[in-house]
Amino acid sequence: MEKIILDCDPGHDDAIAILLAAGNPNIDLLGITTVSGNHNVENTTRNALSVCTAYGIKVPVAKGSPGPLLIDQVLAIEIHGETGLDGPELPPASFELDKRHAVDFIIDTVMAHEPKTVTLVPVGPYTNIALAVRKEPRIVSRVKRVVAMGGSYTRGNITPAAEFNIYGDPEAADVVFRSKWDVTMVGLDLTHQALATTALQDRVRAVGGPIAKFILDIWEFIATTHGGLLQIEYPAVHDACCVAAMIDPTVFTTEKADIRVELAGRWTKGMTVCNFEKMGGMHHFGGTASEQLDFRHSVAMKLDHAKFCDLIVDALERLAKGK
Ligand SMILES: Nc1ccc([C@@H]2N[C@H](CO)[C@@H](O)[C@H]2O)cc1
Ligand SMILES: [Ca+2]
Repeated sequence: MEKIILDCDPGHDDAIAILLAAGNPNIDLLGITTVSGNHNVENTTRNALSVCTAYGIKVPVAKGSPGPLLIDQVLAIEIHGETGLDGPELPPASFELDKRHAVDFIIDTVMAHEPKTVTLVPVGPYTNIALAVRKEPRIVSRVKRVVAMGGSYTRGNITPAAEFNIYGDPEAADVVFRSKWDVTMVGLDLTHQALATTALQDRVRAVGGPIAKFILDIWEFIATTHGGLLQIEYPAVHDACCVAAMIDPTVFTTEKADIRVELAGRWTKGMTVCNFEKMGGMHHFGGTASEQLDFRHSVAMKLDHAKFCDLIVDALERLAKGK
């Protein structure tokens, strides 16, 4: 069993990450923490409770930061709609929020478990994670690892250089990547391979029932609004890739890299600058000598799409049966 805390901003693809985390028996979902990103934290928190209710699950949900550490808030309402999860019918919450702030929930949970047993899975801007590190630095050595949706080693999706989760709080991302824990960066280069193809949607439809309809309504909304905006053929199921890797580490390949977040570039702020250990001749920045390069982090590269789809259908089948 992999113990995880899912920090998210539901968000259409965040809802599929929750499906995988709740539906797969190899995942022990210790809790869901929410952050602003796809929408404000009121909406992402309400959406997290609605998604859990729609799936028939009850896990601790703790509300987090209403905005980034430093910059003005950036939301993705044009993508996710006025509720932050337009499309599916959102049931009223069937349970109350955890009383703690997300940051305290993360710290308490990590410190209450044996060292190196809890993995943090941030799939929205990393504000809560950065605040938790600053409030309780001991979590950096105690956490097993961080598997984070964000960044890219090629191009962005909110600016040509920056991916949304990083761009939404670059300073928080800088804290996360500079902390001395092991981060697996699951960026757009990987998640744009994780497409909800017609074949996958047909398999979901074949399962039937209200949860399958919830998922199909999610993809229908994204395909109709998103397609026009991003010219991608099918909805990209970004966040679930992180949970999939916790279930089956072979679901994607990785390469070691030194990862730095651009904070000062006029055109590149929020870019994740990836310096791959194996890519020859890249072991320095800007012509100067190497500056304490640290290849501790991993970058997700190639997705096994068939395995990814099987995990989604399996989780749906289990939740559809009431697990
Ligand atoms: N265009 C766009 C698509 C997805 C997202 C959200 N941010 C990440 C992808 O950039 C995912 O976590 C997803 O929830 C933001 C903007
Ligand atoms: Ca997200």
